[in-house]
Amino acid sequence: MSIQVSDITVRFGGVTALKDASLTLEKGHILSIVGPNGSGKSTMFNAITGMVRPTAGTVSVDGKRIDALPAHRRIGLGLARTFQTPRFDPKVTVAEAVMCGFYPVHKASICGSMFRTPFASSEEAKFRQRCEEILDDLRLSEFHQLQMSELPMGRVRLVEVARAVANEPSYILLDEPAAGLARDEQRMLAHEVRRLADRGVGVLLVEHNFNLIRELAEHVVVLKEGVVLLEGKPADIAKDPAFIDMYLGRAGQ
Ligand SMILES: Nc1ncnc2c1ncn2[C@@H]1O[C@H](COP(=O)(O)OP(=O)(O)OP(=O)(O)O)[C@@H](O)[C@H]1O
Repeated sequence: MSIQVSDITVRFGGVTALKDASLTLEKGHILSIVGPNGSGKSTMFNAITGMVRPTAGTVSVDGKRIDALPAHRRIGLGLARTFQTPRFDPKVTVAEAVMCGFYPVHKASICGSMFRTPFASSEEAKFRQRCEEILDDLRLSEFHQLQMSELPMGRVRLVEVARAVANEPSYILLDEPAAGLARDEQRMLAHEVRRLADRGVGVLLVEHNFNLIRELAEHVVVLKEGVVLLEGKPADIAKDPAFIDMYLGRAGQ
């Protein structure tokens, strides 16, 4: 069971954001994508989640081609993601923001919810209970009644992770989740990401913090100018001269 990206190319006008790029994310594993700004990391996320269409190549989930499916159908197949810049209505509370994560998979009809049928009410009670558990796991319980605008950015990122987790995804794509987090928040996030993988969720992580990558990821894909430059275990990547050169800005010299 895996997400399989095979030889995708994505172009924006004259810019080639990805060129023949491939990766495989197995369920229960953590794969990290690294690369300098503009190397195509977010485009890879967008191609998997359906926000951009590759001009060539294929994307499959558990053996099923998904590259022609719209984004909302991919959520139904068990994909969830976070964004580099979380987007929330500033007026919603933390609990409401997480509750939003349940709705793409909820089974009750709109009429059932409006008229509060027993099925819709018991489903909502289940969501509330699960929401409390998720907030507790991410140590957000004490903030649950605060409006999103009242939270510091580090916590906003954790709420975004909580919302993505609410959907009980099979695969979760985290776009720089640790940016702006204090060290203890990073530790909590790392713990939660590890727990997700231990429960069988496949985690795709875009992250600049290589210490966090070393701690979490089993496999790293290095992108440079839209091309997969290297891939392997974090410890091997960290020693690779091409990787070191790229990060010291000497690549290609
Ligand atoms: N919607 C778009 N329209 C035009 N060009 C785009 C678009 N999205 C991305 N690009 C270009 O594609 C290339 C890859 O961008 P992408 O955002 O995927 O890189 P990234 O590795 O995620 O960068 P960063 O680390 O800065 O987020 C860049 O040259 C970027 O300018």
